Amino acid sequence: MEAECELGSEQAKKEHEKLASVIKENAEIETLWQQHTQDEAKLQMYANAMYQLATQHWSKHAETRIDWCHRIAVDYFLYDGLKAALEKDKKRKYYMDLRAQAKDDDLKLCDTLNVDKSSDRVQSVDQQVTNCKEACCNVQVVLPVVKKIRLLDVGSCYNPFLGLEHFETVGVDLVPAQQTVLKCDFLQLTIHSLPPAIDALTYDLKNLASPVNQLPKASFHVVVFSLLLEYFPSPVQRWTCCVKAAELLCRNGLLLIITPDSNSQHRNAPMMKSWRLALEKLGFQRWKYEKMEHIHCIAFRKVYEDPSWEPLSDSAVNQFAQMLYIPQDLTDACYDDLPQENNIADHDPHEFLLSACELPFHD
Ligand SMILES: C[S@@+](CC[C@H](N)C(=O)[O-])C[C@H]1O[C@@H](n2cnc3c(N)ncnc32)[C@H](O)[C@@H]1O
Repeated sequence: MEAECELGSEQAKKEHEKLASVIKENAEIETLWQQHTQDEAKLQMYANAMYQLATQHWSKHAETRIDWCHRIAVDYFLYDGLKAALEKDKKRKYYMDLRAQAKDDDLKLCDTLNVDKSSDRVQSVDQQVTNCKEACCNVQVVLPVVKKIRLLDVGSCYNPFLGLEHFETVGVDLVPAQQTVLKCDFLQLTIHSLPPAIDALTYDLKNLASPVNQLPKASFHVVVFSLLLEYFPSPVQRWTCCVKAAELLCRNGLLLIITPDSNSQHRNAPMMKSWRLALEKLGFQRWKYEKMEHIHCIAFRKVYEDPSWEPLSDSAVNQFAQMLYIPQDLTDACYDDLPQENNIADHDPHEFLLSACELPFHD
């Protein structure tokens, strides 16, 4: 099994090297991605290597990324998490209403004193009030009582959430490593609205079959991106995934993101902050964050009903998408450029695929 794993890792590494060198020659990422997704044999090899690593190596941790997602979703939906979040929203709204009231009084005072209302101070209070009112506009909403937490695992590979207590899961992947995972290119997925009479959260997921090309809006409580976003060579692809997650989640639903990082917590803090700001643009609020060994685990709450509340221009999309950067976007280093001691692939497939899954198109 170990040898099979190392062989898979070795093949994956060669493929990444090849792609990295083409990227160095300025090839179009979109074209490369298309070629990549059409190479079934290579993808199947990758899926199998991932499956072996995830089940043989990564499962040795006391709490795995899958356990973390399970714990967070159960705490949030079945214990006090969501209630606490809503109460916090309510307090914030109360506070902001007080501020708004104070601001009205301020303006009245400005009128009396004949102060210029366009002054920076007045404008900044105004802006803050608007921002916070927007953030709090959905505080009254509570999820309908559910029997099971409906979870969509994107880039599922081997359906690790299947059979976990309290969940009704759908695992989708470009190339499933297990039969229970449905084939789906999430980037191409269409999201449709159901007739108003049908509740998306009771829509029958059991009828789904491969390939999954469309799913109803607001039909999941949880969407999981575990080691998925860094698979994509372009930040726009990462942004597209997050937009789709926002559409698929019901209000107050959770987007759980696991992203690899073998550095200490603070080293990539600016990147994590940048991701948080990008997701806020899509109507998410960060709910939980934990740095575990080799990974960041982040839970975002969907606080807006509809992410399309403010249509964005292409240039704005591009600008926000850049906020979902990964370290490999910022470097043009290739395997050959790395110091020998950094080339850990030969020694530890666990370490290697942690970097390999970050780097399908980079160094
Ligand atoms: C690094 S693996 C992570 C597997 C699993 N989620 C885990 O945590 O072990 C990334 C997975 O994302 C899948 N993937 C990549 N692009 C995808 C897409 N556009 N749609 C669906 N799955 C995709 C890959 O096939 C691969 O199985």
